[in-house]
Amino acid sequence: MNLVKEYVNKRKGSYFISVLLATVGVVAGLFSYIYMAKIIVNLINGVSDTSLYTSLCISILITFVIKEVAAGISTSISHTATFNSLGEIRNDISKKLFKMPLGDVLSRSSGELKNIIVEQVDSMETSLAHLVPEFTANLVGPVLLFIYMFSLDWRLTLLSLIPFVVGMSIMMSVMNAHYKEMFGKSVAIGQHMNNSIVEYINGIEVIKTFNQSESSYKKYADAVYDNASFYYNWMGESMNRVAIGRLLSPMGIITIIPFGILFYINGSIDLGNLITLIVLSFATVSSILKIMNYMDDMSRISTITSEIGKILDSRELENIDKGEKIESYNIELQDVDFSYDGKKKVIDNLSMEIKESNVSALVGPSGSGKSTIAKLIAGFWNVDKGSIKIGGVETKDVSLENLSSLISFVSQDNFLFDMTIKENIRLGNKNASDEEIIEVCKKSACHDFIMNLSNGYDTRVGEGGGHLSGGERQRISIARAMLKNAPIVILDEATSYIDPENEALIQNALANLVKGKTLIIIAHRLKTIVDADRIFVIKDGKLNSYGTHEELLKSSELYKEMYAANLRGDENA
Ligand SMILES: Nc1ncnc2c1ncn2[C@@H]1O[C@H](COP(=O)(O)OP(=O)(O)OP(=O)(O)O)[C@@H](O)[C@H]1O
Repeated sequence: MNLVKEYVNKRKGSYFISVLLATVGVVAGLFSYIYMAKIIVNLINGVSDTSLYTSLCISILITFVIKEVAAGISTSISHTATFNSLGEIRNDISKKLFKMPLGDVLSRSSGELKNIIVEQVDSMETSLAHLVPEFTANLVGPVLLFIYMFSLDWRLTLLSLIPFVVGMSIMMSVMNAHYKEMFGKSVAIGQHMNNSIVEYINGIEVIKTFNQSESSYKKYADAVYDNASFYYNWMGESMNRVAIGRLLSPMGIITIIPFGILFYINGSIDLGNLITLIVLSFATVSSILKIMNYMDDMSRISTITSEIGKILDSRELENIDKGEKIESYNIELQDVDFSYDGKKKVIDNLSMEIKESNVSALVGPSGSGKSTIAKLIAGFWNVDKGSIKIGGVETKDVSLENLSSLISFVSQDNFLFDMTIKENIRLGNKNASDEEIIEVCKKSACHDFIMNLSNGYDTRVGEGGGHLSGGERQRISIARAMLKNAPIVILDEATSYIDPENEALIQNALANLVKGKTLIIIAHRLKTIVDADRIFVIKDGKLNSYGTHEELLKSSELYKEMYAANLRGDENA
């Protein structure tokens, strides 16, 4: 709940007005009961003053109008404030994801994150918008009423509180028992169900290809069944007590009437006060019921916020707000260790120097750690040991923004957003003109295929760029990187999907992209990197050897084998 308080506090003013208006509404509502009691008492006493009844009726009408208007305005203010608070929570989660090490984000499934950011946050809206003003108002209202009732007859007032105390204790026994634990489980089961459907939809192609629809559907259906049966058992276990608690709590009336009659008979209370107390104890019923609903909401919100809190409090990359500036682009890795899971070293005591304005290539068997090295240089993760320096400055001392402005990272699966082609390319440089976009598209051999699309540059690419072929997506990514015009370019298998027809065009485009820049290429097809100034051969996360192509053919068995295998592959192709 601390997290909620933090966000609610930022909109103290709005919530204060909302609480104030809600309290005015509740108190006005209670006044209508006091006027009603007055009418009944006067009628019983045989008063026939019509102007008195008229003014009491008008008072009831006025209190009714005040109640509705104040409640309406209060709710709309708190909804607006809550929408803004939840918007801010979502924004903060998104910003946090950007600051977290990439691995920590990826270790959570997309279904889990979507569930927290969209569904869980959304499910708090109505409860939170009503909770803040109405819980307070419905607490303050009855308290004021009980004080008034106490002044009329303290004995009956205390007696009327007995069912409330008993009912609440029964309810609390359900809440306290293991509500938090059970709600936590319900979130986990809900997330598992979400993940199953996301996986089922994302994997539908593979499922169909391998004719696995029955077993994959079963996995999803089981998750749905588990979710339903969990709620069924949970509700079955607690509903009886909740129902008894809800029934008893507002039943002050069952103690006030018999004891009231007793007190009236022995002459210790007059009829007017007795009737007023009976009517007023009715008035507390709806407030008490509302408070009970909010108690349920409070436990739910507290569990959701603890989930959100875990994300917001998780570790961040070290270089978030660092202010060092990079002026030159020599890249040095010194004794670097890195592991994704904290156990298996993927990079092991690696030292290497990538010279400024040179073309450097990383080669090595699959899984040897080439992409990991590139991602460490780009600052996606912090190293576990050792250092990475660019231009003599440790990358962890440079802000992420600054670092990412210096590096263009083009990989084989660069993500495209479900926006137009133009918007996707403009991510490289938000100030680029349409002409500049067309220019880079011509250079990266995109222009012709884009012009053949139904809406040209304004064609939407679909989720993840799904409406385009792998090669088309890759060329768009290259265009986007060209537009960024960063001094360091990392190409991680960047041309792997490109067909031979376009390869020459793309190679030219890449030559344009990287002219005079510090270039790091990761390639499986070694013939594309034979001209590199320096080739680093990586094996098991260690530097096996380095040199030019000619030097390595002489000095590195591994490189020689890989090159020979590549040549054989090309001949067989
Ligand atoms: N996000 C990740 N989480 C956990 N392990 C990972 C992750 N990414 C890569 N790995 C593991 O780290 C090791 C190095 O992977 P990396 O992708 O750097 O190798 P690579 O040399 O680029 O491979 P390839 O040539 O096949 O692309 C592999 O064992 C891989 O399984």
